[in-house]
Amino acid sequence: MTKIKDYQLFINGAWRTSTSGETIDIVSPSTEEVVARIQNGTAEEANEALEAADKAQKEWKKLPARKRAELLYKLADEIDANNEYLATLLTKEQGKLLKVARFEVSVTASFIRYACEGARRIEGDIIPSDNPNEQIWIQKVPRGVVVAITAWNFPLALAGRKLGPALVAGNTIVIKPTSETPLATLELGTLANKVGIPAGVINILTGPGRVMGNALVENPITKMVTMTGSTPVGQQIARLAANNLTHVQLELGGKAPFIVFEDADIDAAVEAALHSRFDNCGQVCTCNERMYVHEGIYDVFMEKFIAKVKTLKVGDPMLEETDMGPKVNGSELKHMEHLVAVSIEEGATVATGGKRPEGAQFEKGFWFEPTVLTNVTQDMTIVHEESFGPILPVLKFSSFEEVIGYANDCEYGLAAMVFTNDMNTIMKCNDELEYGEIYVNRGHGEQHQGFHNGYKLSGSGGEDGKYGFEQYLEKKTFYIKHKA
Ligand SMILES: NC(=O)C1=CN([C@@H]2O[C@H](COP(=O)(O)OP(=O)(O)OC[C@H]3O[C@@H](n4cnc5c(N)ncnc54)[C@H](OP(=O)(O)O)[C@@H]3O)[C@@H](O)[C@H]2O)C=CC1
Ligand SMILES: O=C(O)[C@@H](O)[C@@H]1OC[C@H](O)[C@H]1O
Repeated sequence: MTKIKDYQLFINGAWRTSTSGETIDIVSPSTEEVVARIQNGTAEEANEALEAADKAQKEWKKLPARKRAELLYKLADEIDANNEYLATLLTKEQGKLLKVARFEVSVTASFIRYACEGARRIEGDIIPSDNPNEQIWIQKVPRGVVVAITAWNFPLALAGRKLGPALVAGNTIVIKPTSETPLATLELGTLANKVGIPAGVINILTGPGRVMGNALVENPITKMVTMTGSTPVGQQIARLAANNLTHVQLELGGKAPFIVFEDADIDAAVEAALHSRFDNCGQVCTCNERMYVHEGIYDVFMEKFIAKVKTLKVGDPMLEETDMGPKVNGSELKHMEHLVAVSIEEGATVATGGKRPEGAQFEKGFWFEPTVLTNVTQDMTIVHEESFGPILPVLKFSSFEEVIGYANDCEYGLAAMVFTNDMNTIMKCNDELEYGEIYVNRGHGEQHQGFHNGYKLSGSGGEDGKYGFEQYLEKKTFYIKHKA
């Protein structure tokens, strides 16, 4: 029996237990065994961390951005040096394939390095005034203390995606990871101390979002909240942050359409559709949540696609040969079962999957088969409600106008995927799809230099790239009049 590690709160460069005296068990999605315990932090500890971050930020912002970046490059190097350890922890706590966890760890370091590259590009403006002997300077300055609240699907990458730009810009940060998968994120505290990031610049607190998260969001010390998670929680955060008019950046839910036009490269579309739905057990915000296939190629496409889905090997995420691990927890598994039941009631057919896999190795853990639903109509629940799991409803379409109408008939607007070789169709999709991120002739997967931006209920503000970096800066306008 492996020893269960007790994690603590990371405040002002030191580890400590919570005054609540309570802990939260972290359970393996593969075995349902307790793999670690975290502190159930209190609102008072939220305030303590914010005060430490506020104090540290006064000195941190005085460092040249290049010096801040030098420390963060070292942090990125330490993350890479600990890839196997951190990846194994991610697999233990989230159930993602070890090979995907290794990718997540390297992406975390890469997010931070990308932010460091911006250290010498924090540029302002000098503008001539209408008044004689006067200049106008618009400077980019750090906001102060940033609160980062992260989701459970790529917890370490989401933390790196936020702490990188926040700190390079001269802010300090308090990270509140999800209570589902906080372990790899907590390890950042140890690495931060190791590379000499000053105490208070990075703080990591654990505890239920409705207590710890609320306390961090509503505190006037907090000058920005960057949150990745569900739309309802994002809306709650925005409402609470409004009390102090705190700047909020939200990356929320999605229901990405995957559209296969009649002239598409079918084999390429099949491969992309498979990975864009089932990678990470369908737990990616830009996943192929609903697929529209032109009626002219539907039979050929679906024969190839279903055959591929049936080859997916569900099992132990630590094993190289596994294609899909478990859902992250029991309530997510119940949500999968519920969505399939509702879909069947509404008239859909289960073409493959639809239930927990059979076999002794699946008796414990939150397992669900890769599932494809056919005979689906646009009005069905599964076409509108995010599954965030391995369930793919497939619909036929006959015209461009019809499928664009279906795709935009959605309260979300994060990502969309389109397969066609016709430039006219591509340009019309670009014009008419109401999504912040459109992938053409490839599956999902953002790049740091892009802009991960959700329309409608998928978010507000956007992150990544130069526009995401800008979110972590405030502007200060300076009018300077001098003697003639
Ligand atoms: N757009 C994007 O880039 C991404 C979007 N997502 C979305 O995230 C969702 C799945 O992630 P999940 O973690 O379940 O999302 P949740 O919204 O349930 O939780 C996200 C974070 O918010 C915290 N939280 C919960 N309630 C509050 C509150 N009242 N105040 C402050 N913080 C709070 C949670 O803490 P705790 O866990 O302790 O409750 C967690 O850290 C899906 O909808 C998915 O689409 C996921 C990844 C990326
Ligand atoms: O958050 C998500 O689901 C995606 O943005 C995911 O997170 C980090 C990876 O780089 C993205 O694929």
